[in-house]
Amino acid sequence: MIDVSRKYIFDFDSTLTRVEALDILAELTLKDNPKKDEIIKEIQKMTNMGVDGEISFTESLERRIQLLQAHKDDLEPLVEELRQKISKSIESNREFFHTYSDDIYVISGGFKEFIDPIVKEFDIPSNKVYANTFKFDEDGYIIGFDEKNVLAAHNGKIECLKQLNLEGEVQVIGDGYSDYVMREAGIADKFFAYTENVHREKATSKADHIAPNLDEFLFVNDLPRKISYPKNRIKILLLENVHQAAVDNLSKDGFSVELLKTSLSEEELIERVKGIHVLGIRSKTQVTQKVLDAADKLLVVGAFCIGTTQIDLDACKKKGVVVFNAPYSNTRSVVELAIGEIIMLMRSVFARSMEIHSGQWNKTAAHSREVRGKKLGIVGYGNIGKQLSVLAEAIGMRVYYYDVSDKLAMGNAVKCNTLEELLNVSDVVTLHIDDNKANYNFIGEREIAQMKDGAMLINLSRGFVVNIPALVAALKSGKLAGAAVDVYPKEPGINGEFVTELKGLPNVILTPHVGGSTEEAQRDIADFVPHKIMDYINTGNTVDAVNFPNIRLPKQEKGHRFLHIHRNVPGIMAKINKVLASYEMNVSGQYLSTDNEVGYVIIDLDKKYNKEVMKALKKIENTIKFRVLY
Ligand SMILES: NC(=O)c1ccc[n+]([C@@H]2O[C@H](COP(=O)([O-])OP(=O)(O)OC[C@H]3O[C@@H](n4cnc5c(N)ncnc54)[C@H](O)[C@@H]3O)[C@@H](O)[C@H]2O)c1
Ligand SMILES: O=C(O)CC[C@@H](O)C(=O)O
Repeated sequence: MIDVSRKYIFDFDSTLTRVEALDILAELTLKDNPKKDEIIKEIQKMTNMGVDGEISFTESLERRIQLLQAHKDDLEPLVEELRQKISKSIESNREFFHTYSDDIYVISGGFKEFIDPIVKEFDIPSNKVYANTFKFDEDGYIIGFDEKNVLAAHNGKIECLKQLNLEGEVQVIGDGYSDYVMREAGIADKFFAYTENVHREKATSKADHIAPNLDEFLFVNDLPRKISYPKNRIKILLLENVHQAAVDNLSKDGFSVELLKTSLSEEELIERVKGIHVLGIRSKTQVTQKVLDAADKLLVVGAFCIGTTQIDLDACKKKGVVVFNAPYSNTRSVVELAIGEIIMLMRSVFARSMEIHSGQWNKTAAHSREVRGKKLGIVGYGNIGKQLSVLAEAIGMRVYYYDVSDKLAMGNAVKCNTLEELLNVSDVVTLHIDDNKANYNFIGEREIAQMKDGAMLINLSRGFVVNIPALVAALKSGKLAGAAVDVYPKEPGINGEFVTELKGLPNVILTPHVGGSTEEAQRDIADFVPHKIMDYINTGNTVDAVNFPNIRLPKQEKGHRFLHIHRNVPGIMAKINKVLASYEMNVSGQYLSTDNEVGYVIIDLDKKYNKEVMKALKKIENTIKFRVLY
């Protein structure tokens, strides 16, 4: 906590509020004016030029007031609007304003008529608000401002602060160059460029510190705050060109996000993962033990896909790193591709297309069959398998399925008790088993021999599931009449060179692992995974985590939350509770979830706590990670 006497000078427009009040006033007064948009643009231009010091502030004010055509009666609705537009992190840290009200001042080029009623609610009385005042005519129209007020003059904030003659360290928090000038003039000790609502290069380039929100300002000053660690300090690295919406979702919540188009090799990732709190990947990036060893800050890995075998889930768990994926977002996309490929293979469409591309008109019905009435064998009757089953029946196919787990048949699908039974009967076999390593070479020479002569094989699951030389041999010998392959034992990075023995074979459709690559799926994943990540970071919830005990709890509005991840050894909860008791903690809720290896406990407290307790909790033997949320 601070031991120096400090005074905090806040700007109003675009700092305490998300907006410029005069812009909002213009929206109100000009709502029926046909030239409204034009005039508002002009007002905004004047505001920016004044804030950035490109024209004198007095001139900017004069021009805006002329354009506004406002009346006294417009001020009440304006205040009402501004109440709804308090900056997010200012709103959530009201406590700071109440506690430090003696040390807080507002110095603004705006107007007391609308600033006073807003900041009063933050315990800043009118006598601590230094701002301009309007001049009205007899009919109540705003015709100007008090020119004698120092704040109406260019760089008036300097003079205003000088006259205040404050003692102690003076810190200025504002979005504009007109706030910085107090620091430049040497009467403020620090200038925090406040960028929660607007980023002004002229201010940020001069700032002692950039504060993307009030949490950051409070953190840097070690002042009490709503969240213990500002979100802008949480670094997120997204790889493999995940959808831009993921970046937008996470940035909007205040995190610092970087997006790379490609995957990274193990060595590259080891370098880049240092200091990263959240890593987002797709199927290509390998999150290995070595990567995790280098990940000094990692809290979460988000797989922006279904598969998670590219991640060492166990090592993540041991390190207290929670992994989320998107188990359903691309299901439909894979199913639609499978349906398309079944039809294309049965009709030899690719062969006909290749011929005509090379100028050959081969109008033939040979090797071209309808799918209606044909038998489709679905191996792996999970999310994809089941949905495919429904769609395939809808186009008249007879569906057979095989799964290692007992699965309920959809529609009229027929369950096979063995893989062999399914292979024996199917005209088309399509693989949708999961990506566990036990499925390595699941379909090889023996299984292909069990398939009908002239059958087709589709693999949209994982590359290692099919033995490629065996498939190539079967296609060359005519045992199989066609195949569609989307996944390969070894896949290159984006635009990387790729060679496969399947290349050039007739009636073979090859695609570069795009089963789940549709705009719809990627957009959906970009919502699903970030929301899981944000939920974990913001509240501690682990629902749907792939490798972690699940807890779902609502956010506590008043109180504090501790998260403790530990090895699940006997007696550890007793130790945690002993520490809590020894610090006389007021525990309002405690929720524990465990699996064989780790325990995850969320502790809610409804009173202030002694910060020493955090050190004591971290020190408990077998603690993996400890975090305070708020
Ligand atoms: N090509 C792509 O772009 C793409 C897109 C999405 C998913 N996938 C892959 O598709 C596969 C299926 O996805 P899902 O969402 O349906 O998964 P899922 O977990 O819902 O279903 C997989 C099913 O396979 C069964 N299974 C596992 N091993 C088996 C075996 N040896 N024999 C029989 N059944 C077995 C499981 O019991 C489960 O029911 C996964 O491997 C996934 O990675 C690929
Ligand atoms: O889009 C990807 O990178 C992977 C798609 C798919 O294999 C998955 O696991 O969801």
